[in-house]
Amino acid sequence: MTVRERLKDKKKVIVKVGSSSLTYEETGEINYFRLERLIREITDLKNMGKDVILVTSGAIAVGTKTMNLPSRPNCLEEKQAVAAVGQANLMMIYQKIFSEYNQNVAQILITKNLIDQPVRRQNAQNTLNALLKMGAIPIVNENDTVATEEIVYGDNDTLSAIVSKLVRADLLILLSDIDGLYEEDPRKNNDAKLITEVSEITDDVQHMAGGAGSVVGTGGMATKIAAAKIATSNGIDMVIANASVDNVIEKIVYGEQVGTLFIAK
Ligand SMILES: Nc1ncnc2c1ncn2[C@@H]1O[C@H](COP(=O)(O)OP(=O)(O)O)[C@@H](O)[C@H]1O
Ligand SMILES: N[C@@H](CCC(=O)OP(=O)(O)O)C(=O)O
Repeated sequence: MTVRERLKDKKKVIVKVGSSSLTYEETGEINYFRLERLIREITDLKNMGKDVILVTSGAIAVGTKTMNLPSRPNCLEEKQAVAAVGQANLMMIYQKIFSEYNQNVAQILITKNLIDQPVRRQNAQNTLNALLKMGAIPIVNENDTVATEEIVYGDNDTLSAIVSKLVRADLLILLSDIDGLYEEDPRKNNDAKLITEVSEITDDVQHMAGGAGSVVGTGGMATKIAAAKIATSNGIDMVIANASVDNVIEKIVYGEQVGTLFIAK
């Protein structure tokens, strides 16, 4: 069995979607085509008998539009404020569309540092496991009101790896606006080549990863590599793929060669 083929047997799957995949780069408005396809694919994973958790960014991007601001705010408290508006909006949209597919969703707002706090960690773990047992789809984001560190570094990628570790997931999928890890940021070098498989996160791999590529994205490839380190060292395979590829999630869980696969240790 090839490493890709073993992705067919994954039972607990975490899907993380970045702000750049949920909004149009030109206007900052919500990309409903993308969102609807994502929701349909996640529902299908559940229908296949898998447990799924969605980690979503986009609160700041959506809140910026809702409040009619010309651009993403620079100051921290304004970012937190628009995140609070955008988070409510995002959940309303997720709930509406998921309900069309008869799915119940739950909002989970957590912070990365919960990993160092045994009681909070246990509570988060219990809640997530109970939701999966009930058949609901947990939708996770950072609690931007209390966790300023995350907004500054924009690190929902690491958060999704922490969630994967927390629930002992089998597979983490990071959906972005890029096909995967390239030898160099393709926005800077058109000729950069896509890497399809990474079995060891060496210094060379880390040096390939640059920052965010769009105005709404934060963290770029660097935080995705940080996520891959957490996931793979905890026995979780991770794939970075482009959210704009048709049926991208289905392709990944059927073992097709899409994106970059980081192989679990
Ligand atoms: N080596 C690399 N390979 C691919 N993308 C890279 C690389 N280095 C930097 N990037 C940038 O990372 C971006 C994706 O990260 P980010 O903007 O944070 O998106 P998201 O909102 O999906 O988290 C890409 O658009 C790309 O410009
Ligand atoms: N909690 C923030 C997360 C920001 C963030 O990590 O963004 P991204 O790089 O698009 O995953 C939000 O929802 O806007």
